[in-house]
Amino acid sequence: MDCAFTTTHNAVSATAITNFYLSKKSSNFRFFTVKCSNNLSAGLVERPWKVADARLVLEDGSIWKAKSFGARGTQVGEVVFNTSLTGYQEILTDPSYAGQFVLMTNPHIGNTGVNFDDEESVQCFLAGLVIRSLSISTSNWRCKETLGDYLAERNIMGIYDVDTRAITRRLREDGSLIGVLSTEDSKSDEELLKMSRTWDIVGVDLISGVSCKSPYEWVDRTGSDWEFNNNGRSKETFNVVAYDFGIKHNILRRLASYGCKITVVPSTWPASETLKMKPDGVLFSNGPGDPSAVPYAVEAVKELIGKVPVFGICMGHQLLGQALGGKTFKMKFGHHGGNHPVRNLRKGCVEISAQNHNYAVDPESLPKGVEVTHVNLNDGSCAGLASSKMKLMSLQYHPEASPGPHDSDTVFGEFIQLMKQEKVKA
Ligand SMILES: NC(=O)CC[C@H](N)C(=O)O
Repeated sequence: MDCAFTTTHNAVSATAITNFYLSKKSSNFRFFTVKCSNNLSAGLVERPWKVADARLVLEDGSIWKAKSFGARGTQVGEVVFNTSLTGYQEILTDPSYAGQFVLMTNPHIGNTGVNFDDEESVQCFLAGLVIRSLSISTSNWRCKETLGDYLAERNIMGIYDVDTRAITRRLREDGSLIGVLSTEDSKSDEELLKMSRTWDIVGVDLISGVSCKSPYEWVDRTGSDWEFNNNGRSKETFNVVAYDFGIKHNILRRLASYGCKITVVPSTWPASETLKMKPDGVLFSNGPGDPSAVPYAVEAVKELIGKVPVFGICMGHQLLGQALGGKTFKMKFGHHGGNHPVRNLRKGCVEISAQNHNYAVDPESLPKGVEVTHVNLNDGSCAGLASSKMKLMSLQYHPEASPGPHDSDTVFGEFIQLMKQEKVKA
């Protein structure tokens, strides 16, 4: 079995490897693999840390040399770090990452390749991917393609061999930073730095670039392996209108599995049209960017509150907060990952959750009668809202997971129950 040095430190002694490198300085020697039999026979494959061919220039003036994979060119975006251990493909296809570079803190990425089943939308909307180590082989029975080929086909830039831990520490200390990723030697560092300092993500409507253009029906359900609880299920069918602010497919799949008949509508769909469709409930989806940049969406939410049961997820939760008269604010570096502890204040339990957001609702700004139902235990920020009088509920995080833990799946059952109560009253 051939093993790459990066993943088989234990196969040969570190000293032997170091000595081996010190003795090999010839220019045509580019990489080496070792036979696990302790025999240091060298193959001629690419050295993972060979000369950098990409730069990530951050707005704080730091320059990070790296190796390029996927698409080439120059791209600007906001750098955020994601602490998920698995699920890079679902992260790449989460439309909420539009305008952002996702830096994975898990150092080894690409080892399961990509497949046709794990897509969360029809496109990759993110600005690019930043990783420590790109797996040199893929090993998964569902794998159809390598991560590098997948990104190149979708024109998404990626870099590896960059110190993701150092960048993450910087982001935690200084907050999210704008960066420019470039493989173009013709562009000077100063040019890239200027680009990063003149671009902004705050106040930009990113939803209009990711939402569907016309309504469509959704029928797909999740597979049987998702059927681990029946909490809140009902034999009835509920008609749900889902606002697509950049909706993740697993929200739709989970709603369908819970018995919803779903019509997905564009972000600009008028509330009056939604009411004409006589839905049992309305879902406001996740979506990219600044909730204050989409007043048209806040207006639609405002017009629907109180008239029909509503459920907001992530961006949908933030828009609900604003529609109620509350304020949203930009967090220092946000929450991105599959390991965020949340206290469910109603049940008194802790749920480990999947999160992806840079903005949050200020609970102090909300009117009386709106209950904070969930709190993020890492920083005490508001993670969920409800008002039975106004028939609304929302979560700042991702109960549909994909990727992430399934602890909060039962919230879909709570939405079913909210719709059911209204049906009984009618
Ligand atoms: N996942 C989302 O819906 C993200 C919400 C919003 N764009 C934020 O960054 O806070």
